[in-house]
Amino acid sequence: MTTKQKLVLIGNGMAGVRAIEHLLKLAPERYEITIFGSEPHPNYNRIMLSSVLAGGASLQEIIINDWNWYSENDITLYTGHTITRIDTDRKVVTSQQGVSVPYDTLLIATGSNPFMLPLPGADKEGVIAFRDIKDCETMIEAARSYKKAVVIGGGLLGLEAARGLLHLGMKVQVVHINDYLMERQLDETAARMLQRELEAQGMEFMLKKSTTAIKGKKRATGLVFSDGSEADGDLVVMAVGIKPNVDLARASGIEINRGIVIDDFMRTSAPDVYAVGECAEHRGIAYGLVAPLYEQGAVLAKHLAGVNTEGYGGSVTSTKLKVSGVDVFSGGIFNDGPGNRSLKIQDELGGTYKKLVIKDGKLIGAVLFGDTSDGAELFSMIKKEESIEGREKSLLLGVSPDQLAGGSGSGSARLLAMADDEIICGCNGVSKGTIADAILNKGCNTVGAIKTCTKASASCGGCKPLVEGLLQIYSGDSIGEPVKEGICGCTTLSRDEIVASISEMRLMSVNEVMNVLEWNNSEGCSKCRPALNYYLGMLFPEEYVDEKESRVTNERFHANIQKDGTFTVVPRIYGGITSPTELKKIAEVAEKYEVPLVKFTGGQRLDLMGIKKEDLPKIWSDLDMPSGHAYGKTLRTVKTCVGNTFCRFGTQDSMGMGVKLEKAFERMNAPAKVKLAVSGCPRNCAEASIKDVGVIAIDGGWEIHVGGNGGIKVRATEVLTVVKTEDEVLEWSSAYLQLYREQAAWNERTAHWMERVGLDYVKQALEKAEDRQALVGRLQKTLSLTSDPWKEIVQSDDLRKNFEPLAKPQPVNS
Ligand SMILES: Cc1cc2nc3c(=O)[nH]c(=O)nc-3n(C[C@H](O)[C@H](O)[C@H](O)COP(=O)(O)OP(=O)(O)OC[C@H]3O[C@@H](n4cnc5c(N)ncnc54)[C@H](O)[C@@H]3O)c2cc1C
Ligand SMILES: NC(=O)c1ccc[n+]([C@@H]2O[C@H](COP(=O)([O-])OP(=O)(O)OC[C@H]3O[C@@H](n4cnc5c(N)ncnc54)[C@H](O)[C@@H]3O)[C@@H](O)[C@H]2O)c1
Ligand code: SF4
Ligand code: FES
Repeated sequence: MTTKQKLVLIGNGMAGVRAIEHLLKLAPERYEITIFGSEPHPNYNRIMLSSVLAGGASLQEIIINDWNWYSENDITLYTGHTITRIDTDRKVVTSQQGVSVPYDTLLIATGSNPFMLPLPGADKEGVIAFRDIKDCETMIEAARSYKKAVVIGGGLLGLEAARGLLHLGMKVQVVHINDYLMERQLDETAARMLQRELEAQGMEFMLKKSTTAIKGKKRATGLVFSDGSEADGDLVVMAVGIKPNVDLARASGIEINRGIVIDDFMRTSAPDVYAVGECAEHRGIAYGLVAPLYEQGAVLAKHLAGVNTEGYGGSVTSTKLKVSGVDVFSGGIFNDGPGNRSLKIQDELGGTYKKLVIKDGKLIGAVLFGDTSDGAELFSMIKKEESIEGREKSLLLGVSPDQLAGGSGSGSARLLAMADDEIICGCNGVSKGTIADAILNKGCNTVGAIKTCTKASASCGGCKPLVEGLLQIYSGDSIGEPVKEGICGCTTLSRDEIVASISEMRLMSVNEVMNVLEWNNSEGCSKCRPALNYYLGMLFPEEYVDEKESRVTNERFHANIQKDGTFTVVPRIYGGITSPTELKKIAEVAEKYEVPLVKFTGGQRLDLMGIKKEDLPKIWSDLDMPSGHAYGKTLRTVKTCVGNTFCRFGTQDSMGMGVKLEKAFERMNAPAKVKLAVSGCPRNCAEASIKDVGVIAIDGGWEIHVGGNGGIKVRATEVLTVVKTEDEVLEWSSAYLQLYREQAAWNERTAHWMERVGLDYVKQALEKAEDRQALVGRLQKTLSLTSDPWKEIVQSDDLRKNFEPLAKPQPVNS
């Protein structure tokens, strides 16, 4: 047995522990790990302290790795232990509390210390920084007894602290030395817009003020400035920058500049001693944001695991202020300088501003205010140093989502157009491709699941809208959890309350529902809009006009979107029974449009895959077949076995029954997709017992099975009833499906709905013939109002426009 090497980490913070997490994945058995941390907590998300202060998260919620994580990974953890000595000759570290531990490899990740202005009175009670849980608790406590706070520093930290204190009910003044805010991240125009927005939220500003003293006896009561003016405050928060925490390394003889000097593999000047995070200085830069620190950690982990790596080459950074109601983004070099050219666009009325800084045809920086949806895309261009010549103007103006997305009204088309390797989550370095893979191949269908699987959105949360956007695009028809209680954060009403209100008040549009039922967010979100659109259509099939912009991507394009942004075409083949003529037609279309892949689906249909969006209408026109609705929350397929027509075991005509069912329910939309199957005898070759409705022939009749599912969680059907004739099969399955349409929550498959309401409830609801007839009548009415989407698109110039390729951007000087 090989003995493990001893690895000691000093600093139980974000950068060091992230490096350990990586290392554990790459070489779980290589090191015996010991971690020392001055703070008494397990590793937590320092970034989220701003959210804790602003009431958006609890302290418990910001723990990244709880106590169990350390024991599960055999890590010895010393919390509340500050290392005061590193003996680099004997290779031993010693804590202030007297614990000495030898190391083979030492990792220093001691972070930064807040810069405390050396002002007279800085040692008074009530003068604090904002760096850790203790500071956060101190502020929360102070807000209980005191009413006025002054924050020194109008940078990211100062503004986030001020926003939190406002939330806690304090009157807050921000004192800033410069004449506009966040000058390290913003240009003056954006900073002025930001100031106005924050003033509207109740923050007060004192600009161009240099503090000379802190007033008060034992406790601070305010500030005195160099011009003789003063500000009152019983709590003084200093947020004027940070300095790398290097005292320990310096005392140990390790080379220091501003930070601990490291090379591309995070090696310090001492043998086997590495440094990572804010305490380190790489090529002259000590970073103060997590994204570069996590990049360092990833390289270091590879190096320590013996995995080949090119080394860390430095990072371009971007920032986003985490203040609710304010969208600010800044990336790269944002100030005008020699050789730089900047393009700006400002909408005073709409409160938006965009500035692009260009050098040698490349985008080198950007500032966004009011609408930061382009941030990830622009930042990716900055990092890749790609030429944007000829595209400047379109980048500045942004491409209209409608132009791109067929009236989506969202940024989904732009997200779709992003390359797979573009970074969506800056903090955690997670690319679009990784997130798409998690959604498409790893069953992640909520933001929470994506967070667990990829870490995207696990830090500052700034990328959450983009992650939601990708979820919306790639989950196609399976987005999110079934919508039950409260639907989403936009309302506290339950699904049943919403449906009842819509019905009683005869609300007729998504916006009307959101207005009348007092949605918290007037725009709604990707969860509630499609749900409301469905409920309205279900309740008022005749009056309600479907809102395309409230539908998920697949339903807007009437095709299934694939990982690479192409689509699929699945013509309807009733009961899975086709003919040589139909097959020839499909083959000809596949050849004509050079369809990369033709595949049989699990539901016995032919899938033409890899279709460009602009070819979809032409293909459907050439095919001249009904849509198979393989993309929507609709009836998908009715799978059949050959039945008694050919099979010696068959007792009934399963193919004929399947065709009848498919013709009866085609174009039926529902809370979630619906799949049927018909088997000609209990041998059940069509696998009817894992379908939403499964019909299985028996001697002299049919068993109707319901609530099955063959997906992630397999569920066998339950027998609803046994009938004799094909007409009865149609009646019972129609009544059952309409009951489900009317009562299930949006996104709830029949299997989940059945689990919730129970078979007895369903049996009871369908027991009486008149109840069944009423349900059948309502379903038939709805179905009589539907038409084939592709027939409509092929015939309408307007609708076809949605599928046209993107307009070419205009060159700037044209
Ligand atoms: C309120 C707030 C909000 C922020 N928001 C963002 C944001 O939105 N986006 C962003 O990118 N960044 C943000 N940051 C910055 C980000 O939190 C830091 O860049 C990051 O935490 C640095 O990680 P680190 O591991 O280098 O240092 P830290 O997370 O500070 O960890 C260092 C740890 O080492 C411990 N330590 C120090 N000396 C010793 C010793 N001698 N012995 C034992 N332990 C020791 C410290 O107690 C500390 O726990 C924010 C910071 C704050 C304070
Ligand atoms: N959203 C985010 O990304 C975020 C949020 C909080 C903190 N952070 C990070 O935490 C670290 C600390 O943040 P920060 O805002 O303290 O640092 P900072 O350096 O970004 O900003 C400090 C600000 O204080 C001002 N200042 C300096 N001396 C002053 C004085 N005497 N009086 C008044 N103002 C003065 C400066 O002009 C500057 O704008 C940074 O690395 C920052 O990137 C990031
Ligand atoms: S289910 Fe029965 S009838 Fe249908 S193919 Fe299988 S054995 Fe034949
Ligand atoms: S960008 Fe910060 S968590 Fe994704």
